[in-house]
Amino acid sequence: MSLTREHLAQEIIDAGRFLYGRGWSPATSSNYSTRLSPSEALLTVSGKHKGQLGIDDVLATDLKGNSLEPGKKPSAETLLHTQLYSWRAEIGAVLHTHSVNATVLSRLTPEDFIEFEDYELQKAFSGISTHESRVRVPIFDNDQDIARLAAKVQPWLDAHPDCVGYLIRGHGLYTWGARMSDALRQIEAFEFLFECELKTRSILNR
Ligand SMILES: CSCCC(=O)C(=O)COP(=O)(O)O
Ligand SMILES: [Zn+2]
Repeated sequence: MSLTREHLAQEIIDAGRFLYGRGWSPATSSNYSTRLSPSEALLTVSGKHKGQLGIDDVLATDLKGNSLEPGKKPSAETLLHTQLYSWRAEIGAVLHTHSVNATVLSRLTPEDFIEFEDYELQKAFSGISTHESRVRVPIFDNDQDIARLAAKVQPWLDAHPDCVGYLIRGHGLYTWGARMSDALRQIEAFEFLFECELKTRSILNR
């Protein structure tokens, strides 16, 4: 059964309240979306306070990132959402957050990825059923040109169909799921793992 636009909009509003409340979407940062149809997404309007979203703070776009609602400006990062919906038909929700831990960890890491291994919580990611797995999270350098950034992300996605999320250096996290609840679970898992990684690095001084 497909969800109504009203229900999907409410999922975005609720996600914003939760993510802002956890401190992962401060100062109008972040953007969220759900799939509206095979060829359309419902996405946050640019520049809104994500803890105070209302029913008018979302809009429909096509999968090229064009607004389907004149007068409403879609997120500056719309293309990073729509490329994911085009990439995998089963993706139903995409979340982008700006937590302190994602920002610091991505800045501290000179490599173009981080890898999680032997954490039980890796099983919170879709497709992972054991701690004996490796979750590689690519880190892309930040870029104000979102089309150029999306063009750098696409080859990674194509080469890694099991990718569960990625970081943009000094900027934030993108993750997704079949439903909003799946994307939210992955955000929580990432945040837990980022914190473990930072604590481990500070104890080991690396
Ligand atoms: C103040 S955060 C800068 C823009 C950004 O990175 C972001 O996530 C929010 O952009 P949007 O256009 O979606 O509001
Ligand atoms: Zn952002």
